[in-house]
Formats: sequence, C-alpha cells, structure tokens
Amino acid sequence: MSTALLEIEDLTLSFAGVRALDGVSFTVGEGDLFAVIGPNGAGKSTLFNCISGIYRPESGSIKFAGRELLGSAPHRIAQAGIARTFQNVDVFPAMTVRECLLLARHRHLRSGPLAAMIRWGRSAREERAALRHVTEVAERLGLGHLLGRPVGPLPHGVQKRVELARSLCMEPRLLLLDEPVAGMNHEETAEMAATLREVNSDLGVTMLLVEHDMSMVMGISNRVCVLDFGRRIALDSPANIVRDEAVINAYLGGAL
Ligand SMILES: Nc1ncnc2c1ncn2[C@@H]1O[C@H](COP(=O)(O)OP(=O)(O)OP(=O)(O)O)[C@@H](O)[C@H]1O
Repeated sequence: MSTALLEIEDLTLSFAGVRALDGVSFTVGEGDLFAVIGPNGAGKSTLFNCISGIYRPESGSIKFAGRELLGSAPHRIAQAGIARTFQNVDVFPAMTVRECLLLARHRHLRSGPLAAMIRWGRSAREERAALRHVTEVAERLGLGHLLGRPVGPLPHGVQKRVELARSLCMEPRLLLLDEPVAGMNHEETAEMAATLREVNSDLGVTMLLVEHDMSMVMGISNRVCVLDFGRRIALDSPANIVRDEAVINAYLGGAL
C-alpha cells in the first residue's frame, strides 16, 4: 500500500439546498492514477474546486502530504504542489506555446519583478533555467516543434496537451486533471492516455482525474471513486468498478 498523499474526509458542501458533496471520503496514495467518475451533476467539479481552494466546504478535511489545506488560498495550494488542468485551455490565443508555459513556470520562480530589478544576476539565471525546463516539458509532450507557435489556432487535441504541459511546468506532486480527453478523437485520446501514464510513472506525478470517457478511465487508472448525487457510491479497482451493480445502475449502464 502506497503512502497517503491526499486524504479527503467527510467533505460536505451545499448550494441553495442542493448537496453537491455529501460526506465524501477517500485517500489518494502517492503515485496513484486515481479517477473520479459519475453522472452529470454528481459533484466531481465541486470536489476539484474544494481541493484547489476555489470552494470552501462546510465541513470535512482535505489533507495534502499530512497538512490540512482547508482555508488555504488557491495560490498557496498550488505552491504546496497541487496543479490543475482545465477542460479548455485558458490563455490568450495570441500567446505562443513557449510564453504560455513560461507564464506557468514563473509562478515557480523565487524572483518577483522587484527582485528581478535588484538582483538581476539570480533573476537572469532563473529565466534561463525556466526556459530550459519549459523546453524539456514541451519536448516530453511532443510539443517541442510548436514552442514558437501561437496557441489559439492549434487543433483542440494539441491545445489539451499544451494545457497538460502548462500544469507540469509547475512541477506538481499532485495533478488534478479535469476531463483531459474531452472532445478528442480516438487517436488523440489514445495518445493522451499514453502520455498521462508516462508522466505518472516516469515523473512520479500522482494524478486525480475526472473523465467521462470510460474506456480511457478504466485503461489508465489504478483506483476509481464513483460519485452520485454528491455521495460516494463505490471506491475500488477499475476491474471491480465495472462489475459493481450500484455503479452500473447509477452511471455505467449508460456510459459504457
Ligand atoms: N457554483 C454553484 N452554484 C450553484 N450550484 C452549483 C454550483 N456548482 C455546482 N453546483 C451544483 O452542484 C451539483 C454538483 O455539480 P458539479 O458541477 O460538481 O457536478 P459534476 O459531477 O462536475 O457534473 P458534470 O459531469 O456535468 O461536470 C449540481 O447539482 C450543480 O448544479
């Protein structure tokens, strides 16, 4: 059994009387490729928003590497080592891939604008290191030849890879992936699945994934948590989840 990296305990949050999360608990182990699935409105995005500090749950606890995250601002949570990808790449379309990745990387630098003026030596070194790191990440994700190209006109599948690269430039310990293959064709989905597996095993990045593509989820994850109406209805290996009657009735009957 791996060491616990993310411990979610009894998380509850309501919106105008609707229980978006209702006493949800689970643990993501270091190195896991952990999926959260469930029908529309099950509470998956709400869960991500709680972990990344955008929503504050009414009760419960979210521990990351043993430290309570509840009440921490989103930028503190990111600094603690949790990065997140969004369903759509949220950048200025005219930005190049390089600029987009450098922007993410800059949050990682120690020098702010003032330090950049005063201690330009360290700042220049950090800039060079940032550029090296961004290039390495882009090459690993097959984006090296696109570094100078604007993000806006790139095909959807490539933009999703840029989004993944952007989050990896922050060197996260835990990556929250929000529907990483939504809108992708079969080939792009297979490529993205292989990349995620590689990032998980080669870079040792633990992943928490929300996705509706069930064959992709079952193919890459080692643990699956199923939510329905804000409640956890199952938590098991993919092989057992596809046979679970409650899961089939609530979700997989329609999704497989
Ligand atoms: N900001 C909000 N204000 C009001 N209700 C919300 C808000 N965010 C989520 N909800 C409600 O909480 C419930 C859970 O929604 P959530 O978006 O977390 O589900 P989901 O599992 O991510 O769905 P999907 O698969 O469609 O993205 C839904 O009933 C939704 O309408």
